[in-house]
Amino acid sequence: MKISIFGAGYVGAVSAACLAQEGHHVVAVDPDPNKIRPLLAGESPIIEPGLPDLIRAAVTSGRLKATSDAGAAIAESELSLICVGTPSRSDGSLNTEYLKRVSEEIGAAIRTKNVFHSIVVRSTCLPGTTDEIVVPALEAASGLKAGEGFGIAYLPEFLRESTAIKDYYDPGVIVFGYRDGTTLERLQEIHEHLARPKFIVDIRTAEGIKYANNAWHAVKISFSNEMGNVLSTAGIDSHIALNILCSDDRLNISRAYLMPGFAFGGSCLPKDLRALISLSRRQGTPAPLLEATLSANEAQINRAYNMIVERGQRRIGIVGLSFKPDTDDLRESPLVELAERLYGRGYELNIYDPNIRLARLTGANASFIKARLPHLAGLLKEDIDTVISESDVIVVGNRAEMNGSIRKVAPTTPIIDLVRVEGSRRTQGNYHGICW
Ligand SMILES: NC(=O)C1=CN([C@@H]2O[C@H](COP(=O)(O)OP(=O)(O)OC[C@H]3O[C@@H](n4cnc5c(N)ncnc54)[C@H](O)[C@@H]3O)[C@@H](O)[C@H]2O)C=CC1
Ligand SMILES: O=C(O)[C@H]1O[C@H](OP(=O)(O)OP(=O)(O)OC[C@H]2O[C@@H](n3ccc(=O)[nH]c3=O)[C@H](O)[C@@H]2O)[C@H](O)[C@@H](O)[C@@H]1O
Repeated sequence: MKISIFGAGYVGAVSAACLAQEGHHVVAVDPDPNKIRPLLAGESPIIEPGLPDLIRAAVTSGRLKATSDAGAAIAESELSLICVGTPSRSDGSLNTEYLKRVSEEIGAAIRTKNVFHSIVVRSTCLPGTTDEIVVPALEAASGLKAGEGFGIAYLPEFLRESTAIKDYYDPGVIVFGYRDGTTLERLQEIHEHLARPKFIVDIRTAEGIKYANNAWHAVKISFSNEMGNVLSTAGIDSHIALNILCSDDRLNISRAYLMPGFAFGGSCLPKDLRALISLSRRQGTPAPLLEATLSANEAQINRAYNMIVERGQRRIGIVGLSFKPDTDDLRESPLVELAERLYGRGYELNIYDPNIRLARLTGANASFIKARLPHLAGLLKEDIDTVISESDVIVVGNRAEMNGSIRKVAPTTPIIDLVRVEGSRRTQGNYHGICW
């Protein structure tokens, strides 16, 4: 199939590469030259395991192209996926301006097209957004009617950064939010080979499922962190306790998102919770559990901060800065928040993250750091050994990186472990786990 993908960020770039790998002809569209330039050169615009190889192969085969020209991309495709950002507004509500703009651009481009074009929203958006924002913008710009002159669908994306390619092939569930038969058939064809449960629902339901999914992850994390804090202070290893909880087959719960640790972050869980809370307030359907999930998350950052401050030492080494290992995504990283608080209080920081090394950063991320975190840029070290040797306390936020290096930390240097590193000296006096 000929597919255009609007938005070549974390979701768009992965979808583009995987669809091209599957044999589809894909064109990625993005106004940001930091996304298009690497794609044109056969390189990945983001750090994501396995993605560089897929993109190189797809571009070399001629099945993946990139452009900032929406009209040209629509002309050479029959189905478009919308993968633009849907960030929070300052009041926590959903910002749909990118969705509206891209819908206007696609609408203008399909106006003169003779072939039935399908438009599929993948961006996370609140129930009703496709009907109330996307469809009216497409109809106004195209002069066509949804379901008759063009196709429309909502296809929630469930990938997790750092395992995005694996998740593309094993998404847990596949949900088609459907309105017209042609678009549904096209989506079924694209997903035919994926052996996961497939559900056909209306668009509004599909939009809602995505929020339920992310809210569930967040609730599980805040629950397990809170249990961890309470149990560990009572002298209990909370990982052992929660592992046994998960072994109770009458409860039938998975261990995913249930091991106590640090706060959740990233570009989705916090902003999707905020959007859901803003919907609940607007509708007059209170959601105190969701609100508490966010406060509990904030409390976990406070807990880490207080543990560091109570040490009394001033040179703090932080291992890990992105919101989870194996990604360069710094959006809403709780480690960034922690580092900023310490920096604001005059602590001397040394930070290492294998994916956030200024010398190797891609254009998009270098710009993000310069624009949003210029004060942290100068604190980033190129190797972990410098952080270990130049700090009085080590704060571990990235398990993968610390696993190999934990033994290099002098036995007298305190370790504040936010993620429970394997092989750590949990029994030693200088080791402080956040909640186990
Ligand atoms: N990052 C993730 O792991 C996941 C994200 N999502 C959702 O997918 C959506 C996209 O997320 P990300 O990929 O993380 O965002 P992102 O910020 O990495 O990428 C969005 C891209 O859209 C581009 N864009 C903006 N306006 C455009 C236009 N008019 N035409 C073409 N491109 C345009 C931007 O330049 C940017 O490169 C969001 O709604 C998010 O909630 C869903 C599942 C997973
Ligand atoms: O809508 C989205 O954008 C995506 O949001 C999350 O994916 P992502 O944010 O990429 O990564 P996760 O692995 O879910 O991690 C989110 C946060 O939870 C934390 N986490 C994750 C897992 C866990 O067991 N414990 C835990 O604290 C991570 O450290 C991170 O801060 C969801 O897991 C995806 O299903 C969803 O598609």
